[in-house]
Amino acid sequence: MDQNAKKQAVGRAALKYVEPDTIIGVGTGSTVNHFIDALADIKHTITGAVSSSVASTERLKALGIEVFDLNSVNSLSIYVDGADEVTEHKHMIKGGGAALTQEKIVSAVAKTFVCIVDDSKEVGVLGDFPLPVEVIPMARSYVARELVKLGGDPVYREGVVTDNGNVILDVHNLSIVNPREMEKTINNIAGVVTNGIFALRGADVVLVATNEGVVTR
Ligand SMILES: O=C[C@H](O)[C@H](O)[C@H](O)COP(=O)(O)O
Repeated sequence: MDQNAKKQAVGRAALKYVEPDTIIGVGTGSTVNHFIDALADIKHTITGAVSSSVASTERLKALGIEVFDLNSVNSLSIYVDGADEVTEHKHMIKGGGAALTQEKIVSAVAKTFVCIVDDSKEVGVLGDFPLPVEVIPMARSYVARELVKLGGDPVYREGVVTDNGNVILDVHNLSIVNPREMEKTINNIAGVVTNGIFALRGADVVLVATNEGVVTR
């Protein structure tokens, strides 16, 4: 099975976590796009969605799914999103598509985080995928110097402006042996909006598409 077919399979598999008459949180990326497309089949059973990006909002609306402002919603039953890396502890690196901050906010509101990936995303230790860090533009050089002190090699993602008007530094060669501590340490640097480690609030369920079908971790 090729990677796109795996993404499609795992996107559809997440439908079983969607409860009727609820508002669901929706992430961003190529895997979630398959979930959104599958969601269209059951759109009349849900109240609507809260989205984590302009791109996902547009896709949801195009399929006739109502998109709510997070400030008008008290709780979300589930949040469904992909990841760039995920461990057996359900810790993740996210933000390859620059949507990490809104993803972290929307997922924080949800009772259950359902992570959907193909098996290429499973890793023993986080960090082979360069860690995305969203930064206030004026702080870019300062934050980069601080990230070097942590042992990383930050690279400015040229030409990318996030949905929040900020920039992204992708941190290579970072040894993330303790994801929860690293998540806190990087978030404490002045000028960092958030970083792409999702460990303080990891996933609750990880669905992985393999050649043998979708398995639940
Ligand atoms: O900012 C983007 C998100 O964190 C995505 O969920 C992540 O990059 C995975 O995307 P994809 O499903 O396209 O591999």
